[in-house]
Amino acid sequence: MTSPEDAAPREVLLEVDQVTLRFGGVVALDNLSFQIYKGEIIGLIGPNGAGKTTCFNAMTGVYRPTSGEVRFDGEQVSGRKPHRINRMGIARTFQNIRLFPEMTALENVLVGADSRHHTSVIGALFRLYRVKPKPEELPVVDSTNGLLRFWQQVRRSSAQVFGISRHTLEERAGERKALELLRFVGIADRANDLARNLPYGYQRRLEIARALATEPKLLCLDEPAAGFNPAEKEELLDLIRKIRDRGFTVLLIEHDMRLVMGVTDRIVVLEFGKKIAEGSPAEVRDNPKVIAAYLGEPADAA
Ligand SMILES: Nc1ncnc2c1ncn2[C@@H]1O[C@H](COP(=O)(O)OP(=O)(O)OP(=O)(O)O)[C@@H](O)[C@H]1O
Repeated sequence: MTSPEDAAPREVLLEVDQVTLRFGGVVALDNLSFQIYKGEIIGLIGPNGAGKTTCFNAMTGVYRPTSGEVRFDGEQVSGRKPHRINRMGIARTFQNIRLFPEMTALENVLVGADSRHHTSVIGALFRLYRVKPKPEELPVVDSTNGLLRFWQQVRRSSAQVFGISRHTLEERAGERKALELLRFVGIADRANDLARNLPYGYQRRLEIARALATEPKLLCLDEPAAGFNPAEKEELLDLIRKIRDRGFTVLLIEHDMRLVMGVTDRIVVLEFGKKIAEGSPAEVRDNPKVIAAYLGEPADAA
């Protein structure tokens, strides 16, 4: 729709369709329309108060548009509860980090992964559903201590004979996945530390890992580089690219123009709740309206 070089049809993942959102007299979003395509990294930028966070909130169910609608994967999002929207495949991080401070990094990610578990509460309580485990799911026998090794052997044999409950298998798979995600975002060395004790940069990465644990189709990052130094920002850029290369679609709200320009495929620019530009980073950077919005100058002076 915007980049002339895009000849191949792209699959729309999310559509913001003529969304207006008012807070009393304030028009935070004004007849806003844009699309997010599968597999892209799209940036949503604009000066302070432009409506970026409100747009995020309309997409993730925090606010219901006054008019217009948001569609995700062909289904209407507007009006659904945030956890339902999360289940549809939209995950987000927050401008102000929101972790469970008294849980470990691993546990924080497990909370995200939990939303994907399938066993019922009753099944989990009674651990009724026992299934034959695959060889790699059997308890390991690796201790060099004779007594401990014997115990491990007993557990392994019992799992072979009686099977393992589906719930336990899911728990173990969840833990493996959570650890792998911590490794992916680069903080596995602190997996067992309480979230509140992690350095700031780790906490930001942990938020991303937790969002990824819900296996989203769209990951929305709200100013993920806030408070980062240039080296940390550079590392974050690499991480965002890695996330896209894994097949996720990424929406990025960011104040740091350099960061946005360096990582996005396409950018939507808001000012006073309206879309004033949309296109590749180069197109947006050279757009007089964008320059004016950021510099506070009239468009024809840029
Ligand atoms: N809950 C609310 N109640 C009333 N007005 C609000 C509310 N949330 C946002 N606004 C107003 O809506 C407009 C858009 O705000 P929003 O936070 O979405 O902008 P933003 O682009 O995310 O800004 P920033 O970059 O400063 O985070 C602003 O005028 C803001 O004051």
